Amino acid sequence: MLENISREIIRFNNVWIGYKIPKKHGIGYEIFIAVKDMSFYVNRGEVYGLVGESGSGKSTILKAIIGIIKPLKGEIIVDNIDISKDDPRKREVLRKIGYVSQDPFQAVNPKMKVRDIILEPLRILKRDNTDFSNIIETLISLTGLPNNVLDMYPHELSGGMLQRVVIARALAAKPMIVLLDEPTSSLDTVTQAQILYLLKDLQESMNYTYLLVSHDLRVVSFLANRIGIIIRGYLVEEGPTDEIMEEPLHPYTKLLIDSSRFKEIKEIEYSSIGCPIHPICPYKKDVCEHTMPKIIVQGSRRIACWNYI
Ligand SMILES: Nc1ncnc2c1ncn2[C@@H]1O[C@H](COP(=O)(O)OP(=O)(O)OP(=O)(O)O)[C@@H](O)[C@H]1O
Repeated sequence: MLENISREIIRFNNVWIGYKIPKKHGIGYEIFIAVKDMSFYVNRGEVYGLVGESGSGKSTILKAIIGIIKPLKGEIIVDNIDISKDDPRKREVLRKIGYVSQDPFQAVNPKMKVRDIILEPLRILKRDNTDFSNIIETLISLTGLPNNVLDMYPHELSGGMLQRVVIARALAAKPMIVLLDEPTSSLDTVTQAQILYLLKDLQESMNYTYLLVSHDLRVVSFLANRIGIIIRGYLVEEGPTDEIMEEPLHPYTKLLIDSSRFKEIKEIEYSSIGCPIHPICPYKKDVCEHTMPKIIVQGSRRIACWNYI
């Protein structure tokens, strides 16, 4: 247990996250649950990937980690602090998180030069005007950009170049973890591959910890050593990437793998496939009245019974 505490950078324990939305017909609000009973952890030095279709709750999970949304229930432990609670140490912890979002043009101030964009987190961290020139030049060369980019504005760069700048900024404050929110989805295929290799090289050479979310299983399986699959806010399968890719257990994971390989896709007919965890799963299709999936642990794999779907 003690070993887990020191190795883990992030842990979600049965987290529920909801949004207040206006009622469809009538006055008042209701809560739309976007993330349901979510549990996972990210160890130091690993890449954990969450895959799910649009609207499955991936960005909501990241927003909760950086403290934009508070969960309704559950614990979000970041660097041993429960950031879902009011804790004076929370701000310090959140400063140690790097963030790379989907669209680099939305992520930066268009009026700032690249040098100042990368400088921003360093200034906040150190709270003084130390000369950071060397650090900035090292970061820019790490991300494979020439030095003259530092004096340019975002509109003078391509999407791929600007995403490299955003990555440099995310790494500037020596983060304990970098959150990658669909980091390549706004880029063309060639640039996408270049950025993925850059992220992989940086992770392997500097031992960075990433939490990556994407709808694209190919992107996640390329970078992550462990994968979690989400459907409508539920984590339905989790395990080491190679095991999941070789032997997916949940039908939705099979569907994702087939579609990523451009195989013919057939709608999942859950009632016609026997749940492999039936022998130990109490929620059998015909008799199940539960709305929550039963999670079964099999070695390093976790899989949800799909009778609830
Ligand atoms: N501010 C909000 N208010 C109400 N509902 C929201 C809000 N933000 C997200 N949602 C809803 O929560 C669910 C999860 O959204 P989220 O953005 O986390 O999904 P996602 O998996 O990141 O999707 P995408 O890949 O399209 O970004 C969706 O149904 C979405 O409509």
